[in-house]
Amino acid sequence: MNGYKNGYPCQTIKYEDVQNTVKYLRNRTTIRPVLAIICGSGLGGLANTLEDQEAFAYKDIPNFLVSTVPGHAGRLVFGRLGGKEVVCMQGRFHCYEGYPVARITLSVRVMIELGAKMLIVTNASGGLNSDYKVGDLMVMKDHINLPGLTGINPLIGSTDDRFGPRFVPLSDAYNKKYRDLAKEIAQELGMDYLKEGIYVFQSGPCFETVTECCLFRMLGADVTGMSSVPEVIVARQMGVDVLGISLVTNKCIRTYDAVEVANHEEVLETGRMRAKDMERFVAKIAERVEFKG
Ligand SMILES: O=P(O)(O)O[C@@H]1C[C@H](O)[C@@H](CO)O1
Ligand code: HPA
Repeated sequence: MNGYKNGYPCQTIKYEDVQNTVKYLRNRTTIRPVLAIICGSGLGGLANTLEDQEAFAYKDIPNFLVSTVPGHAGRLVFGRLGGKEVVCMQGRFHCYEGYPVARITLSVRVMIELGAKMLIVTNASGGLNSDYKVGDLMVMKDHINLPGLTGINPLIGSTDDRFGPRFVPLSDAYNKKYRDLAKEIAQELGMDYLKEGIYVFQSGPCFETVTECCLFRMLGADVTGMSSVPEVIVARQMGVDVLGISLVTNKCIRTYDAVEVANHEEVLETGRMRAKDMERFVAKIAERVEFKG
């Protein structure tokens, strides 16, 4: 089913398309990833740290979209991190780029069909919790899917059992074992700026109004962002465990007479500032995670 549903762009992802993309990539790389990583705004430097890199521009990969956002390089990078074979999206796709939500998650399905047993999503976010500072990292404990509540969900459309069930539980969306591991590693690395909290997903591309920020905070969210949740939903449908790490790149404006405003440059700048810490952190996580079977 392609076209519009409830006024939103809608596209059903074909299992065969995913398999064709998997085949294309398998024929061109010897890396067999067990871990998939998605780099958020300004956090793509992580992909450059992989050993034995083999990279593909999104524009050359069948069925992939192209990245249109500064800070999202648009490359799928295979390699080794922390002794494990991994695949890394150096840049992601967002709903606000005009892509149907199911379409922006095709790459997640591909990475899982390639063999990934765990997904690490990283993202940039605006801090709502007044205890959070710019440069803090937050392990995602849960999310609020605002667009999902009004019909923007990557699982809307006809279903294919080969991807997993239609009715996906999300009460365990963010794996407790991985959250605990991340906190343990942060402590070992002396990262006293690691928090754990709730991410609220809004479609973007506008930054929030003051009243929206107040509403999100009332709902219990600690940070707000424009991505990750569709990717997490698809990974959970396919039975893959998720760890989410959000970098607080700016503080959300919560007073009506503030002179400063949010902007993408600041987001990228904070990403650059925390790049090395983030790389060290994710590499340690990659080294220490264990997979069954
Ligand atoms: O891809 P992420 O979620 O890290 O990017 C955030 C949300 C918007 O794309 C952008 C706003 O500056 O950064
Ligand atoms: N709001 C939404 N998304 C974001 C923000 C923000 O303040 N910062 C980075 N991504």
